[in-house]
Amino acid sequence: MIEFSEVHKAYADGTVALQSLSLTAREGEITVLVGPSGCGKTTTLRMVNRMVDPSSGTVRLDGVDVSTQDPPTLRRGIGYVIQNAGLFPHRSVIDNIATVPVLLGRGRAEARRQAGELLERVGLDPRVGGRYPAQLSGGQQQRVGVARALAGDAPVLLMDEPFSAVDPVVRADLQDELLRLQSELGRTILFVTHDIDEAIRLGDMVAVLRVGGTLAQFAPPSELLAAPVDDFVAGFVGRDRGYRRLQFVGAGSLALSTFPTTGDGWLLVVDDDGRPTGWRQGGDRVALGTVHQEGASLRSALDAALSSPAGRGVAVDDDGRVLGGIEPEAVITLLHRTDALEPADGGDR
Ligand SMILES: Nc1ncnc2c1ncn2[C@@H]1O[C@H](COP(=O)(O)OP(=O)(O)OP(=O)(O)O)[C@@H](O)[C@H]1O
Repeated sequence: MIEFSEVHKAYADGTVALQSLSLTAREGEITVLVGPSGCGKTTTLRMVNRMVDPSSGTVRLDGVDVSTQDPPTLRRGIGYVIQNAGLFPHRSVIDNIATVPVLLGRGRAEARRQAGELLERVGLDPRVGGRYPAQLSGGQQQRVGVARALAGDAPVLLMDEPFSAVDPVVRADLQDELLRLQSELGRTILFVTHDIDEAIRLGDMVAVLRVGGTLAQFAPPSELLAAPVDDFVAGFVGRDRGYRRLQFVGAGSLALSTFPTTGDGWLLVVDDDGRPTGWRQGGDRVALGTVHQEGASLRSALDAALSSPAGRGVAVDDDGRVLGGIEPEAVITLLHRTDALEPADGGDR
C-alpha cells in the first residue's frame, strides 16, 4: 500500500508541482495517475522511490515513511518502468533483467535463469535474451522493461508512461499483457499516463490531477465515466463516456428475445449443436459477425446488436450455443434500471 498524506512539492525554482495531495494506492491494485502535461504525475510517482522528496507531507510504503529509508535500499524493493524502457544499452537483454536480482545477492546463474523465465512471461521469445536493446523493436524493449521491473520480486511497481512511445496496436498488446500479468502476480502498481483511455482500461482506481498539482477526482473508472465531479473531469474523460461506461456494466439481467424461424426478414442460421453460423435473408447470406458471450458487458451486448444486419444481436453461452437475441432497446432499458447495474467482471478490460 502506498499512502500520500498532504504531500506538497515546490521545486527549487519555485514551481509548485503538487499542492496537498492525499491518496492511497491499495495493495494488489493498479492505481493510475492521469492528467494534462505538467500536473505533477511524475513528481508524485518519483516521491515513492525518493527520486524526489516532498517539501512537506508524508509518503508511506506499507506504513513506513519512505523518508526514513536509505534510497538505494528502498529502490531495490520497487520495480520501476519508464518510457523507452530505459534499458542499459551495453548489457544483453538477459543481463538487463538480471541486474536487480544480482544486486540483491542472487547468484548470476540463478538470476539469468529467472530472467529467461520472465522473458517468456512477458511474451518474448527466450532467444532474444542474447541480444542488445538496440536490436529489439520499441514494443519488445518495453516488454523487457516490464520483465526487468518484475525481476526483483518487488511487491510495488512504479510505471511512468511505460507504453507511450509505441504505436497504438503494440500499446494495446502491452496493456493486455500487463493486465494478464497483474491477474497472476497481484502487485501494487502506481501507473502514470496522460491518456485517459489507458487509465480507464488499466486502473482499478484512477486519480485525475489538474495542472497546479491538485487532485480533481479519485475513483474507479466506471464512476469517473458515470459521474465526473466537474467540467474539468468531464472534459478530460472526453467524448463517448456514456458508451464507454457500458463496458463496466454487466449484461446478466438483459432480457433476451427469441429469433424468428420463418418470414421475409433476416433469419439466424444455426448448426446441429445450436451454434450460430450466419444470417440469411431470401437468397442472401451474411457472416455472423460479433456475438455477445454470456457474462460479458453491456457494451459487448450493444455492439453485437448494432453490428448485426438483423438489427438484433446474438447472445451465446460459454459453449457458443445460442441463448437468445439482443434488441438495442433492451440494452437502453436495462441501463435505465439503475438497480440492475451490477458491474461486469472487472469490465471488458
Ligand atoms: N526538477 C524540476 N525543477 C523545476 N520544476 C520541475 C522539475 N521537475 C518538474 N518540474 C515542474 O513541476 C511540474 C510538474 O511536473 P511533472 O513532471 O511532475 O508533471 P507531469 O504531470 O508528469 O507532466 P508530463 O505529463 O508532461 O510528463 C511542471 O510544471 C514541471 O515543469
